[in-house]
Amino acid sequence: MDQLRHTRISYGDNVRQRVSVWEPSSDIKPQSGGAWVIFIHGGAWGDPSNTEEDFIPSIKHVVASYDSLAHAPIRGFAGIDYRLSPHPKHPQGPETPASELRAAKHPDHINDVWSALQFLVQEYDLASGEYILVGHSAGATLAYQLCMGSYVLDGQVPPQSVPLPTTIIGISGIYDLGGIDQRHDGNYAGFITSAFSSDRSRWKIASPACCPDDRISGRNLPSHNILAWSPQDTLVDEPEIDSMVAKLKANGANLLTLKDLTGEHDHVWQEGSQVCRLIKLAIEQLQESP
Ligand SMILES: Nc1ccccc1C(=O)C[C@H](N)C(=O)O
Repeated sequence: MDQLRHTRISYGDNVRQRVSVWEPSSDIKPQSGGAWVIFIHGGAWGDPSNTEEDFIPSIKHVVASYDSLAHAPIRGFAGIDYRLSPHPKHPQGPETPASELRAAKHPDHINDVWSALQFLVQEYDLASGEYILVGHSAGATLAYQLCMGSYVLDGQVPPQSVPLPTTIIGISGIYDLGGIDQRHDGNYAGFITSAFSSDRSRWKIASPACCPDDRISGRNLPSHNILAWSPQDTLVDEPEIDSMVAKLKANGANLLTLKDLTGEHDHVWQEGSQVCRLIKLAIEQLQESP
């Protein structure tokens, strides 16, 4: 990490509306071009222990995989944090300042991701090159919600200046809110309701795997998609990845599906080497066909 300079910047008034950027330090001259690699953390839209710094173990592995970042086709790394919904295990008292409140309701989370990307376009010229977007769990939901445009923003139009990612890497993602809750005997309804309200028609609209095909058609999808999942994940089951594979295939997406991750749901980002492998794969794909 000593090859990287870390900056944390706010894009809104809430403490969670922030991005972290890790750029090669100025004594390293990275190749011109190269991709930004951007991470959206998970935590079921409400776990305050997940932050944009969940990306750090994976960044460390990526950096260690190159002799020097000067030889890496990477412009930098960024992690996006976003406003969270209430969590039953982390209640907040009436004295909580507004800036620290976790009271977000869909589409606040996805609006924040758009705002964070807009900020990166303005301040870091994200729009001039390629970017790989990595989402874990609820972060993968958010990544694919970008491809759904205004459909998942209650009709609001996303900022025109923000390009869609060249690649989305969805790791252990939640793609069908009603489906995953049903298969867990309604035990996920608590966190889904906290984030999306109790109106199940809103769950469906927010679910990338349930998106009408004319809203997620090929031209709205990234050039490359990598979906990955670990059979040892006890929180997100195999039908979740299968539902998104089916949606992407039905829409002609260029897709690589990997069900060979190992370890528990959160182990994957906590340890980071498997996320690193996926990022390196995405970089190889971009070098072969941008
Ligand atoms: N990603 C998930 C997927 C499915 C079920 C739960 C989660 C969670 O993240 C739980 C979270 N750690 C929590 O404490 O609420």
